[in-house]
Formats: sequence, C-alpha cells, structure tokens
Amino acid sequence: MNRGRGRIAHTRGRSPPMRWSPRRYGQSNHPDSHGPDVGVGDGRSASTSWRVKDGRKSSQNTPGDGSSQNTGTQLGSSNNSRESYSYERGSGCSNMEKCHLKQNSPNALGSCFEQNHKVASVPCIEKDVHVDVSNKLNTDEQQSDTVLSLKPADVDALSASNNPKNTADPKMQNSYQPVSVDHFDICPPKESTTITLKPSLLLQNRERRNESKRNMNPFNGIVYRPGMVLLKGYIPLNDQVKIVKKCRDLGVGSGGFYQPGYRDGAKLHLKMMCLGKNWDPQTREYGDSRPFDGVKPPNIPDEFLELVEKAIRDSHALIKQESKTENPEKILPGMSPNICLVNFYLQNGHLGLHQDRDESQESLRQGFPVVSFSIGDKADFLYGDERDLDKAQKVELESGDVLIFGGKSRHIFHGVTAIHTNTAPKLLLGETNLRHGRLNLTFRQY
Ligand SMILES: O=C(O)CCC(=O)C(=O)O
Ligand SMILES: [Fe+2]
Repeated sequence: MNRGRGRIAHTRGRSPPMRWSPRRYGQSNHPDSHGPDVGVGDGRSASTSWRVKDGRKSSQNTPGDGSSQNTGTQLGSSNNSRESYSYERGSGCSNMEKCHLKQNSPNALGSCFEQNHKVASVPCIEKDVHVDVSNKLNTDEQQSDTVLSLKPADVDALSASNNPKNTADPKMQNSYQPVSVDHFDICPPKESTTITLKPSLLLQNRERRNESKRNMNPFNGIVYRPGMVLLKGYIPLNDQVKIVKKCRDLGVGSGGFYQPGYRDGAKLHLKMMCLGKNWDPQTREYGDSRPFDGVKPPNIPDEFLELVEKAIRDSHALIKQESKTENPEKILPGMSPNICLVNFYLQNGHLGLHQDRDESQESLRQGFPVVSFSIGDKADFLYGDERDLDKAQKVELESGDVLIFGGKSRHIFHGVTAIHTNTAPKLLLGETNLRHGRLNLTFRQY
C-alpha cells in the first residue's frame, strides 16, 4: 500500500499548503487511516507481557455507538507531546465489515484509533486485542516477525484475567497496556528457498558512481528555516551499512525492537527501540529501563555519536555561510545526545504530526536539536508550526539524509505520512538484507 504517492509534488519542503484528498483513501475519511501493521497469527508466538488495563470488557460497548472510543479532544487536553500522535490516527477501521467493535465514526479527527483492527470472531476484551480470522495478511504483516497472536482460548483466559473480580492484584487494574517484546529483525536471514535477484550491473554501477561523486563532493545542505537543516545524502553508504548492522544486532537483543503502544491501547505504526534512555509512549517519560520488562536500553554506539557531532558541526558551517553569522550556535545550539530513538517503519508505517517535547525543560528551553538519520526506503516527512496537515510542508527524506531541528525550530510539528516502497539503495539492501521499510534514528539530549 502506498498511501502517499502522487498526492503532492515534492518541492523540498517549500511546497504550497497541502490538501489531503479523502477520496484517495478509499473508505476512510481521514488521511491517516491505514491497515494494521502488526503481524497476525502466523503461529509464532510473541513473548508478550499482558497486563490488565481497566477491567472493562469492550464487548459491553454497543457496536458503533462510539462509547468505546477515545477522542482527540480527550487526548488533546494535555500538553504532553507524543500523545499528539493520536490525533493523527485513523478515523475508521478499514475492515468495518469484519471488525467486531465497529469503531468507526464519521468525525474526522481522533475518533477511532484503528487499534490494530484485526477482525474478531470472538468477543474482544481489549480494544487492541482483535483476532484475525480472515487469514489475509498484507505485505507488511508478512514481513513482520512481531506477532500478537491470540487464539480464542487466549482471549478467554485474558478475558478472565481482565475481569476485576478475577484479578488478584488490584494495582494491576490500572497498569500497562500489553507490550509485545519479541525481537523484530530488521534484516531477517534469507530463506534458503528465496531466490534473490542481484541488482543489475548497470544499477550497481550507477549507485557506485553516485556514491563516489558524493564522497568527492560532500553533502548538499539546505537550511529550511532558522534551526532546521537538511544534510542531503550525508551518511556515506558504508556508514549506512554499519548503522543498519548495528541496529539489527541491538534490535534482536535484550532491549531491542518492540511494538510500542499508548496507554489507551492504540499502537504506534512502527517498531521502536531506545538507546541510552528509554522513552515510554504510555507515560511519555524518559527512564533508565523499560517499564514492561525492566530492561535497560543499550548504550548509544560511539560511531553514532561521532556522526551526530559531525553533522551538527557541518550544519554550523552551513548556517554560518548562509546567515553570515559568526555565531551559528545561537541559531542551532550544539548538544551531546544521551537518547536515541530507533524507529523502523514497515511499508505502511507512519507517524502522526507531533512535537518532541518529552526531553528536559532545560533541553527544550535551550533548543537542543533533534538529529534524525534516515536509512532505507524514502519517506514523506511533514512539518509545520501547527498540528495541521493542510498547513504542513513536505520534504522527502532519503537513505543517508540527516535532518536537524533545534533552536527556533525545536518545537515544529512533524510526522511521517508515507514510506515509498522499494526506493532504498540496492547496494545497501545487498550488503545488509535490510527489509523493505525505513530505519530512522533520532538523537536528543535529555
Ligand atoms: O521518522 C522520522 O523521520 C521522525 C521520527 C520522529 O519524529 C520521532 O521519533 O519522534
Ligand atoms: Fe518526533
């Protein structure tokens, strides 16, 4: 599925205000509507830690009456940043015919979170626990190793444990949403039966020529606005390969990739792993370990930190040149990252417009930048001063690009609306076996 393609001309972020055309999204009335992005029942079970949410059975809701829905208004009432993702969640389940809960609403914003809307043949007891009986997997699901697989018996068991009467520990009743912690492999080993066609010699040569041109003639830097810089093609291919391999190894280990979700049960449409510190989407706080399994996130590899430092230095040189200022740090402060959020977007992955505001007050006040590495498939990155897609600008981020936003741009709303399948450099795929999708690393200083 390619939801974004062809909507808007790519104009390096200087595009006119965008218009989302609901009709292009089929039955959905909101652009951010999409299908599930978590694998469904392929027989492998995830090591999933289930905790009780609030003991209510969602089957008590009258289908379609909206009573089980969380609304953007509810979420929007808080100042916390990442919850704004939720505003961008779909307005309706794309599988309304089969969806047990029929959580749909004609209202455009935030009325339905498409919480992994798997269709259910048995009553679902949590909004995000649906069981797919359709046996229809989309491409992304087939690629995902992360599986929240529930059989009717599991649902019964969960239903029983979810009943407050059956819950031994009353404290558990307001505890964590289920988190799937099996380790998602961004570079799954090739199956012996898979025939991989090598990229044509012509294509490989073209990529090699581009790569050596790039090495001779460094990056192409663009200042989009004060404090926001894009370093096009900044990360050399061999460094991209190293980053992918490192993230792969860390991602399958302890503290590796998992399927994050919000407190209300909505899932982020990406896999995530934290380095340095843990960021918890359920509390939107940073901590030293992951609340759902107690694991301390791996350290940020030194090579990553060196690259961030260099990118900031080069951005300063660019700002100095463009703004004729002697003090580029005033426009884009430097920083020493101690957090790195690693996201992997499958083909239908995306991230709603949000601000990154969970770092310390001091960090935010100083405007310490977010430094973002893009690797793999291209993505449409949207940004603007308001949480409004119509007013956002778009920039296409490609493998090797580094985007930095700090200073006056630290609080931009930003998000990812589409991943362009099959656009990653073939050489990168050949060297790493990176799956289709996009790897994104954002570095911050707490
Ligand atoms: O994937 C991206 O480019 C942005 C990621 C992001 O905004 C985040 O992790 O907060
Ligand atoms: Fe962000």
